Amino acid sequence: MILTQLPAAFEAARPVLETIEAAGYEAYFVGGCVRDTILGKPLHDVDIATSAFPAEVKGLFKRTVDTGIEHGTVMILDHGNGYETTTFRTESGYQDFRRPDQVTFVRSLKEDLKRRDFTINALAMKTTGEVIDLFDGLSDLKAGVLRAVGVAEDRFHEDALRMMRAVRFASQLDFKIEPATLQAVTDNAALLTKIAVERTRVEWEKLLLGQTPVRGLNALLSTGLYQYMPLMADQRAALERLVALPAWQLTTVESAWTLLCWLTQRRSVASVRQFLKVWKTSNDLITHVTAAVVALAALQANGQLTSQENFDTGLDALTTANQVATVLGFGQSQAKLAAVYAALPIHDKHELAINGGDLLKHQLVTPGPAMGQVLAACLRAVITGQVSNEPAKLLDFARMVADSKNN
Ligand SMILES: Nc1ccn([C@@H]2O[C@H](COP(=O)(O)OP(=O)(O)OP(=O)(O)O)[C@@H](O)[C@H]2O)c(=O)n1
Ligand SMILES: [Mg+2]
Repeated sequence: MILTQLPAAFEAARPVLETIEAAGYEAYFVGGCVRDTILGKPLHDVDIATSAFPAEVKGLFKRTVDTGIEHGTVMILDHGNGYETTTFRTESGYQDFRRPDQVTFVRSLKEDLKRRDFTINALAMKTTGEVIDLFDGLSDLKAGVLRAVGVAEDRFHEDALRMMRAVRFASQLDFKIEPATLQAVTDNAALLTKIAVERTRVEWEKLLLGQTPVRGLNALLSTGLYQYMPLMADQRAALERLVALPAWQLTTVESAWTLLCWLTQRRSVASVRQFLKVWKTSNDLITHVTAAVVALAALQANGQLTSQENFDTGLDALTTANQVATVLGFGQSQAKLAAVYAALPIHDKHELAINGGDLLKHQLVTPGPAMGQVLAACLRAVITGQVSNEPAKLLDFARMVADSKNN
């Protein structure tokens, strides 16, 4: 197969490969970028593999960065772009089921491709657009099949994360996992516990955001792989509920985690937090998802949020909650929700027309906890429309609250 129309990213990288070739070495585009180009999907990174050893690569270019020199990866900087270039290599001894004990640089493309995970990821392409297909990746790509290169179990022993990659690609590409590869996932599922949570999380998020998540979820269920994902061992029923929902698609990681928390019955701030902490998500994501889950409960119970709930949730988490509510069958018009939110008198507590200093100046409170309580009451009154957000009105209201506290 020769690809005639190459995406811009390849054209930009072409001189880099040509420089390597001109020095007498081989250089190819490899892996996901070749797969995605043939599938007509957008590219996010261009990987290059070469017969040149790292020191040889570095000798050919003015500017390089040793991004992973011990594995043979050098980043070549060219016209404002960076290209990860990895020397053909074989690997041996995978005692920890994560990474090789030893990497050996070789001059043979075939040796390099045969230790890759799936046939569709073991394609290489020359600068001419000619695709090198040594493991029948093209026919699998055409048929929509995920098949391990060689003996599946060996590939999963080299890197157990590849089992998560299998279910992730099934969802992302809408591919079937062929029986021997699926069986090897079943047989080796427990090895997933050797993998860092962060790596598993990335694949899990990609699965949930894929075009046919149900394919990936069904593979997780049928192989039992889900049992070895953090806090998922007892969640078969939740995953089955996800599979049973009418066809759904999510667009953000926040929505994915919100949906997951909801279906695993994690509805309180504490339980959502505990779940996401184990999955090692960022604090920003935890804040977002806890707010979205609370809002989701309000949407389900009342079909709408009170002013106070809208204010507490914020528009981003509200949008997430509504995306998930839509998947669950009780979504609202996003335009209407956004309009109601926009109509709130204020959207941030710093917009309150008075502050603690004003309360002190007018001798309504003395410094201490009372100040915070009076301000909180003012904020609530403004959000719910009880008092308008003007200094004079708020000071009157604050006086009333302070007096009632003193009596
Ligand atoms: N556990 C892994 C990870 C990667 N690879 C190989 O390295 C390539 C690039 O890896 P990566 O960028 O992580 O994955 P992609 O397949 O490119 O997928 P994505 O679209 O997510 O980048 C893969 O295509 C595959 O050939 C592998 O064999 N085993
Ligand atoms: Mg990639």
